[in-house]
Amino acid sequence: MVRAKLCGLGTEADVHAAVDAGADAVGFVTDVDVDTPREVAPERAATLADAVPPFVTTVAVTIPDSVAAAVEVADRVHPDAIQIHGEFGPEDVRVIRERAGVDVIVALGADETARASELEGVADALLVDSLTDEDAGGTGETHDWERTRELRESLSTPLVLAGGLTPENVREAVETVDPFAVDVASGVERDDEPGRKNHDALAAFVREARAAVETAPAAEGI
Ligand SMILES: O=C(O)c1ccccc1NCC(=O)[C@H](O)[C@H](O)COP(=O)(O)O
Repeated sequence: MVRAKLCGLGTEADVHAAVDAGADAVGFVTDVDVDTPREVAPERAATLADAVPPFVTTVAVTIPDSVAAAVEVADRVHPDAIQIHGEFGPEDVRVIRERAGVDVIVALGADETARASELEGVADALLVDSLTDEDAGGTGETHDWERTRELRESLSTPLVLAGGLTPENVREAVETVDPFAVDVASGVERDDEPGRKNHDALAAFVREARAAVETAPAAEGI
């Protein structure tokens, strides 16, 4: 069953709606040096994350300018996992994971297949996204899902598919890529208030993702 991360939450109401929609993970964008309607201060992210019930993974999403900055975000937000954007290598990820004591998800551009291989077995998950030149997400742009499926087939590290997903296209995306999880931010937002989530769209996204016909054979023996 594909998992769903609902990202860029900024209010208690949106957090509750994401949990009610069945999110497996919720993301809080914080300490990013780009213009986005989804950013919240680390302390706000910590308050929102603290409101999330058990069995829903909290993710601090950030563009740190150093390993130390990544660890600091984790120390301030207290998430279950941190999602880092930027040019971090395997040793950086190891150090962040050890010092922060949280899972580390590395965001990669859809064309960064070499980096994916380097991070194989080091990152806890690889989030393959349509990123900007500043390594930012939230673009609302899709990428070549066939290529990402090929990447997923080459990896044992869980692959999270992101970039331009919506309730309307997520089923096709899951059936094409067969990712460990899908992730969405702008594709489930209100038209009249960027950054605020459309609660019906949150529920539809999770429902459509889970309705996808799974292509991978069920794990044997468990
Ligand atoms: O969402 C943002 O505005 C953002 C800004 C800077 C760094 C990361 C950001 N989002 C990261 C995410 O995990 C998004 O959910 C992902 O990029 C997908 O976004 P979208 O294409 O809008 O669904």
